[in-house]
Amino acid sequence: MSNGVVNGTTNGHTNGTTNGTANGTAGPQYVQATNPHLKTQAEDFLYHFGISKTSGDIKSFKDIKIVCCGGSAGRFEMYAKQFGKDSGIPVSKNLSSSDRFVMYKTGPVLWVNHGMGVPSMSIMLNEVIKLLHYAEASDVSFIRIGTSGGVGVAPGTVVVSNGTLNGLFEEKHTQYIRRQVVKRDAVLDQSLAKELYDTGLRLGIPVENGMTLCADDFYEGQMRLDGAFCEYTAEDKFEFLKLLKEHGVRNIEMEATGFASFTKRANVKAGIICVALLNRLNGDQVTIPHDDYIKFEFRPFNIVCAFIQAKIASL
Ligand SMILES: O=P(O)(O)O[C@@H]1C[C@H](O)[C@@H](CO)O1
Ligand SMILES: O=c1cc[nH]c(=O)[nH]1
Repeated sequence: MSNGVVNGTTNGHTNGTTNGTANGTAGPQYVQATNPHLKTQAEDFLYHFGISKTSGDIKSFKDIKIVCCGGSAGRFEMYAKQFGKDSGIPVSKNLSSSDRFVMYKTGPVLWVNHGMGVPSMSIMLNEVIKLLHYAEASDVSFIRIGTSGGVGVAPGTVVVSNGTLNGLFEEKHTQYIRRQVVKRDAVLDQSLAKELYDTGLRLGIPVENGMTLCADDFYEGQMRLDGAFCEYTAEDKFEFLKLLKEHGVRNIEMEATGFASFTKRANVKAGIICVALLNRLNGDQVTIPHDDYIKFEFRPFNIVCAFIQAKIASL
């Protein structure tokens, strides 16, 4: 076994449910968990949600069409309840019995938090993807609704990602597996991005689209000057931000490449929509007043809600 870089597959072989129909037409697109070992396990306990595959109600997730996720548990409880109120759809209780993540169901929409950074989010995605796979959910879209640092965009602007870059400016997600660096494509669904962007325009919410840099941390990985440690100059920082702009990057967060890669492997559409809390060209500290913060964090949510309501109406 070498210690080199390998290109991982984006879609593995299927496990159980297949996509398409016998006569070759598109058919339902099932959520795929392609791990062949899962076939040999009668039971699967989704530890970070406290949900068991063999529990009687796993099939209650079969109708899920949209999974909305983002870092904060409190924000996602608030979003789920607000969506239930606005759409007149009853909100479930918190379906997660672990304190790691929350999960709420409003009809065909699931609201889940994922914590900060790809390692935390990947646990959520692995378990929610398996949940929806076991439930035989089909034609599912995942949308990450979040916050970010803007690159040349004003605070409060919503950025709809049309692509993701890792710290080497590659459209790849990197994992260490078996002492190897495994790189997988980290691309997003362009039609979903366009629908979200158009919805933002229609609602009159400040919205832009562009690439999103996925950093591995909030401070040095995003070239901030205000972390506990810093071994570069202010000039280096601005050089970096300038380079980001040249690559079409409009915002920086900490999940985008992992989100794009895991969702692709699961055969689901993925979109990322994040409000910019600050313009990094003007500083590093997030100091917006609380009222503005609340107003800003509802902007991407309002766009997603309008998008979902249009989808539900057409179901
Ligand atoms: O959950 P959100 O999108 O607000 O998370 C962003 C990216 C990082 O996880 C976190 C850093 O503050 O904000
Ligand atoms: O600057 C920011 C703001 C929110 N989230 C980030 O990752 N970076």
